[in-house]
This record gives sequence, structure tokens and C-alpha cells, in this order.
Amino acid sequence: MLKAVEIKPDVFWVGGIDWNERNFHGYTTERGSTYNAYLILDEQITLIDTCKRPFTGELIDRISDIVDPASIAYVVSNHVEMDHSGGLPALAAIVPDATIVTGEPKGVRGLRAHYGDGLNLMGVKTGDTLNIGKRTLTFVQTPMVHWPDSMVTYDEYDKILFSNDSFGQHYASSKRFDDEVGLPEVLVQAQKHYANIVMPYGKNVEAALKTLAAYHFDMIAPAHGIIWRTHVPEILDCYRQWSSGEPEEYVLVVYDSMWHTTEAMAVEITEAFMEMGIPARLLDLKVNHISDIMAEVLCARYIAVGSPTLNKTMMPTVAAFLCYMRGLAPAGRVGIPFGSYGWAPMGPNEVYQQLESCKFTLPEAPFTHQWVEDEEGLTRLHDEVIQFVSLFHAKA
Ligand SMILES: Cc1cc2nc3c(=O)[nH]c(=O)nc-3n(C[C@H](O)[C@H](O)[C@H](O)COP(=O)(O)O)c2cc1C
Repeated sequence: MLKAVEIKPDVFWVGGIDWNERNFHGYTTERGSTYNAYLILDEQITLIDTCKRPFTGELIDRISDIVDPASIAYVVSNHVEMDHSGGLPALAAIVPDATIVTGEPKGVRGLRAHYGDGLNLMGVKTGDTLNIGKRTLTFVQTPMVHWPDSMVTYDEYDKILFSNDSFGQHYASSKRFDDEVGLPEVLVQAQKHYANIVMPYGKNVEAALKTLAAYHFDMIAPAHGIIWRTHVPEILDCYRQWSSGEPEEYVLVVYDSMWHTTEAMAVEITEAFMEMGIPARLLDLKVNHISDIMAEVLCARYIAVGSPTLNKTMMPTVAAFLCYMRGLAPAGRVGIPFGSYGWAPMGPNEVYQQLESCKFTLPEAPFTHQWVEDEEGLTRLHDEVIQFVSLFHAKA
């Protein structure tokens, strides 16, 4: 028997726990995930969001633990994406008269595009309210955090912000609250989620945070992971910091290598940063997933990327990383392209071009090394990297 969990009097978590999800549309989810839905018991019983379609049975079972699902009057759909709306068709079959509340116009259009014209939709805009009894829900559209239709729902009576993807983390747990699992563990997943899902929309996050400052809440109930009740100020601070786009004095060295010369260069670049007192992290693309690397990109001012030449181009692992990073658009970074080659430095040159298209500040040319490493070449690389980075480090 699946149980609902009361998170405040008459407000229940009724979501699904995806313990074994390990790849969420290309993003590795080593801790699984949850699809959080929330049931509010008032004169008009209201469900906030649904779940990914395979978890619909779990959702309905948890709702049934509290009420007959046929008694739901409203379903708020904060976000069209199918991990939150996948349960709508099944719910609409049980309660055809329930009104589905969604953002106007993008939510309305999006839900129609996904599920056809049969849903009983009501569009709302920022500041619109819905009275459900002693509670009044207020809707705030948060466009591009992280889709055009995204919105959050504020419950003033309970002081809860139902934030959908914002402040979420892919984290499956038998616990529901931040203080039950420990802040550092949750922040790792919150940072990874922000970096892989929200990073390109920092300006929109800043705007949303400004709007939300007018609302007083002591609980943030996101659509993935644990609920924030003890560490609300901490996660708000993190979102302020991450959305500012202001990186830390920190270098991330990312590379792939066939015969270890590019690897030796990566190690030497890391040593150069350590000598300058700048914290460093070195990640080999053969053993690190790009979605894990992106959590580091979020904070690093310096991003060194190395590839040897393989068949007149860069290595496919490096190309995939650069393609993914360009889409997530970290701004204001210093790039350090490097790599080894046999007879033509196309690999490191293409890394350079890709970092240029990311709008990174770059040296005049990539740091290259023909064939295998030697001490003299590595010492020269070490000194050149220090010389280049000193231009920015002194100013930081
Ligand atoms: C399968 C293969 C294809 C290669 N293709 C090229 C090439 O097109 N152009 C080139 O200049 N070097 C090419 N090389 C040589 C490597 O770029 C060279 O060995 C380099 O030093 C390897 O760097 P690494 O030790 O970081 O892997 C190739 C090497 C291999 C193994």
C-alpha cells in the first residue's frame, strides 16, 4: 500500500520515486529521481503537478491513500514537460470535470500539443489567483526557467512555494525533507541539476528570484527530489550565486588522450594553476560523464580543454563535451585550448574554435605539442600558461 506523506497540515506529497533512473534524457542520475506531486485538501481538492507517465499508478495510489481521486477539482500543471504532466491523461479519465490550470498561453498550447484538445484547461498569468476554500493559490510565470511555459504556484496560507523544476534535484530517497538527508548531499544534486537544466537561463532566474522576493514562504516544494524546509535560505543563496554567472577562481581541466601526451599537458596545466594557488580539478572524458563535468563548469572561471588530433579532427568525446557546454552557455570564462598532434594540429585548433564560439576569452593560439611529450616542452607549456592566466588572476 503506497502512502501519502503530509508535509504541512492537509498538504500531502503524493509523488513517485524512480529509484533506478540512471539516465534522464542524457543526464546521468546516479541517485535516481522523484516526480513530486502535491495534494491540497481544501473545499476544492487540488493537485499540484502529476508525474512521468509510468509512475501514474503510484501517483493515483498515493492520492487514494487520502481521498478518492475522483474528488479532485483542480490540477495545477506548472510545467508541460512530460515528467510532470505525464499523469494528466489518466487523471482526466478519472475526473473529466477537473479543471487543469496552466500558464497562458504557452502552457495551454503546450499541453494541447502533447495531449490533444480533450483536456479541460484554464490559462493563468502572473498574479492570477485561484480560491480553493481557505486557501488562495497565486501563480507566477517563470518563462525559460526552464521552458517557455514554466510557472510556480504560491500557497500563502501554508507558506509553500510549489516551484516545479526550480530548486529541484534528481535524488531518490525514502526521506522527503532536506534536514532528513543532509545539506551537502542534496546540494551536490541541486548544483548538477542547475548546471545541466537551468544554466543557460541565468537572467530569467534572476528575474524570477526578484519577483518571488515579494512572496513569503518557509517551504519550497520542487517537482524533483527533497523538499526544502530547513535550508530554504541556503538554496536561495545558491540560486542567486549560480544565476549571477559570476564564476570562482577555479580551473577545470577536461581532456581526452590516446597515447597520453595530451594527458601529460593536462597534468602540467593543472600543476601550473596549483603553483598560482588556484584550486584545480582534472577530469578525463573517458571516465567522466559530461553532465557531471557541467556541475564543475558552473563554478569554474578557467576552463582548459584538450584533444589530440584524431583523423584530422578532435576526439569525439571532446566534441560532444564542447557541443553540450556551448548549449548550456556558461558566460565570462577564460578558455585554455590545448592538445597534441602528429602532423597537423587540427584537434587543438578545433577545440580553440569551439571555445571561441562559446565566447570564452582565449590566448592567441591553442597550446600544442607535436608527438610525445618532453620535459622541455612541458616546462614551456607550464610557463606560458602561468603567463596567460596572470593577465586575469591579478584582476580577480
Ligand atoms: C588512429 C589515429 C589517427 C590519427 N590521426 C591523426 C591525424 O589525422 N593528424 C595528425 O596530425 N595526427 C594524427 N594522429 C596522431 C596523434 O595525433 C598523435 O599521436 C598525438 O601525439 C596523440 O596525442 P595523445 O598522446 O594525447 O593521444 C593519429 C593517431 C591515431 C592513433
